[in-house]
Amino acid sequence: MKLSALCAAAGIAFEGADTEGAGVEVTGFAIDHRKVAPGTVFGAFRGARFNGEDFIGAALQAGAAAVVCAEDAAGIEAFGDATLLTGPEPRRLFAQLAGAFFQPVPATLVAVTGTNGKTSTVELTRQLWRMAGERAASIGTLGITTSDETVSTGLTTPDVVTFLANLTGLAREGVSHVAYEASSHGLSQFRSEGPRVAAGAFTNLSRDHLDYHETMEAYFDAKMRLFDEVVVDEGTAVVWADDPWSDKAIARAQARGLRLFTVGTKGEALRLERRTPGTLGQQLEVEYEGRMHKVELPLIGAYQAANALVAAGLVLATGGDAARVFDAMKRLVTVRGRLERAAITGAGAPVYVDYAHTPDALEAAIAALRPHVAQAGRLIVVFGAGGDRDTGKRAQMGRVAAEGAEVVIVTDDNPRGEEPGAIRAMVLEGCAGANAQVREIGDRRTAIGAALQEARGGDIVLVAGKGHEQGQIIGSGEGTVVLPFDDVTVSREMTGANNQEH
Ligand SMILES: CC(=O)N[C@H]1[C@@H](OP(=O)(O)OP(=O)(O)OC[C@H]2O[C@@H](n3ccc(=O)[nH]c3=O)[C@H](O)[C@@H]2O)O[C@H](CO)[C@@H](O)[C@@H]1O[C@H](C)C(=O)N[C@@H](C)C(=O)N[C@H](CCC(=O)O)C(=O)O
Ligand SMILES: Nc1ncnc2c1ncn2[C@@H]1O[C@H](COP(=O)(O)OP(=O)(O)OP(=O)(O)O)[C@@H](O)[C@H]1O
Ligand SMILES: N[C@H](CCC[C@H](N)C(=O)O)C(=O)O
Ligand SMILES: [Mg+2]
Repeated sequence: MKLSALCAAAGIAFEGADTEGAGVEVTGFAIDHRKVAPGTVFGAFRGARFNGEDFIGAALQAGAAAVVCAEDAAGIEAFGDATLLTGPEPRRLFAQLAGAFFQPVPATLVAVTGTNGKTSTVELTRQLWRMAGERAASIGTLGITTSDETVSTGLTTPDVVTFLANLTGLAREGVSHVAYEASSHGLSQFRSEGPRVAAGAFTNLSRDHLDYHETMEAYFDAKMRLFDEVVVDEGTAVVWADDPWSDKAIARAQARGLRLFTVGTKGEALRLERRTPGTLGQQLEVEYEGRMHKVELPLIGAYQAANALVAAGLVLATGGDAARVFDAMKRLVTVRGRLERAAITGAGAPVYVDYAHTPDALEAAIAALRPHVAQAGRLIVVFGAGGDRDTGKRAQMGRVAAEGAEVVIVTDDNPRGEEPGAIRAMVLEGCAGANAQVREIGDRRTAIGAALQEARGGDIVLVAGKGHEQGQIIGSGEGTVVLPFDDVTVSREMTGANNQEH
């Protein structure tokens, strides 16, 4: 496609319509100059570690057809002959242009934002669509998931080129429905702009990523770009109504004029009237369009009910049939690493692996398991906190665990560039003063082994923080190593080891 035609398709005014640049055939898009080939449109952005503008010269030398950058990009005068597309928000401009290039895309696209529950909700949405006979995929922390496979991208919301290229790939394979995770980083960096997003969902907001956003208000604002700008004009905002931030999210959706679809005990579109926990699942009674529906959800915990209902909301809001959706909820399967039952110890205690890595998530995971602990039993929690991430959440996680569990073992998560002992000390500070028995065991495998050894019949072990992750990240920059590590596998191995010792 010619550059001028691409600009026209994206609705971008192109000033050099009669110049040589207009006739150039665009072959691809890149945000990393090392991926530029002849005909590529290069996006030069100011980032956290580099200024992409420093690579404009190299990109042009490699044959870039055009460069998208800020009006005052470093050294811009020197590139007078090149085709430069500038604007106040170059990342948005780039996404619009790339959105016109990467075609076709799946017809129905929905996005989920919120501190916790994005991965679960997009995956449950994919499952509901699939059970309704649609070709569906989800994109998020777990990677790109279709009925056949999951391919990892390394980020929750992939970079804009990876995102759009994959959407086109999925559409070519026949996928018509996609649910993706819109992380706050992704939203603030315009990583998923371009295609039409029919509906957006907000799950909840609580402390995380303050290293990047600094204040809760800025963090919320980053998430609300989903309702302010990403969802199409006539689109729907699905909002979990029971969170302290829900009313603010509702107000944002209303200010934009989106159709509102609220879900939860305070929800008006899909109202949760009653939730009855069972041994391996729970029964939900929900009201939708004036009718009551009984749903046997085969997942435990209030938080999983919330995510499943938001997923149902997204499917209903994009034309799903209500009877089919409520029936399909019976057959939802556990999302990898989210309250996943990994093993049962020799003494009969179940071991759950969960991706809780924020105070709110840890509280939700503990609350989910509490009804399943025997009366005289104990909840044993093994967890740590990631390095090079929000430090303020660590003590809060410690407090939540020590207040909610009987035994707490503080261990390492992904230490990254930090000294692991210092991270554990910050978590342990939060544990002080509570009644729980608290121990510190740095090595994660040893810590899991100790928890399994400790557990008696009637107890439950929760291994939190890493969920589906397949490695432990140690070090930073060039010196980073990722040691193979999977909480589920290690729990199984240590169960076997402990059984042999008995
Ligand atoms: C803080 C952050 O979000 N960083 C991401 C972001 O980097 P950035 O825009 O700041 O880029 P930068 O590295 O400073 O470089 C600036 C620009 O120069 C370009 N460049 C750079 C070097 C070079 O030689 N040539 C070149 O062209 C880069 O491609 C980039 O466009 O864009 C990069 C390219 O897509 C990402 O790899 C990088 O993710 C880093 C590795 C990361 O760890 N991100 C995490 C925090 C993240 O995004 N997490 C969220 C949230 C997870 C959650 O919900 O909990 C996620 O969506 O995964
Ligand atoms: N609706 C919810 N309310 C509170 N906590 C939740 C909720 N959903 C999930 N959690 C907790 O958060 C953890 C992560 O869930 P999930 O992966 O679905 O969230 P996420 O938003 O995708 O996280 P990330 O930001 O890492 O991508 C779960 O393992 C659980 O402990
Ligand atoms: N997407 C989240 C994942 C955190 C998972 C936890 N295991 C950690 O390493 O902190 C982040 O990058 O903050
Ligand atoms: Mg996620």
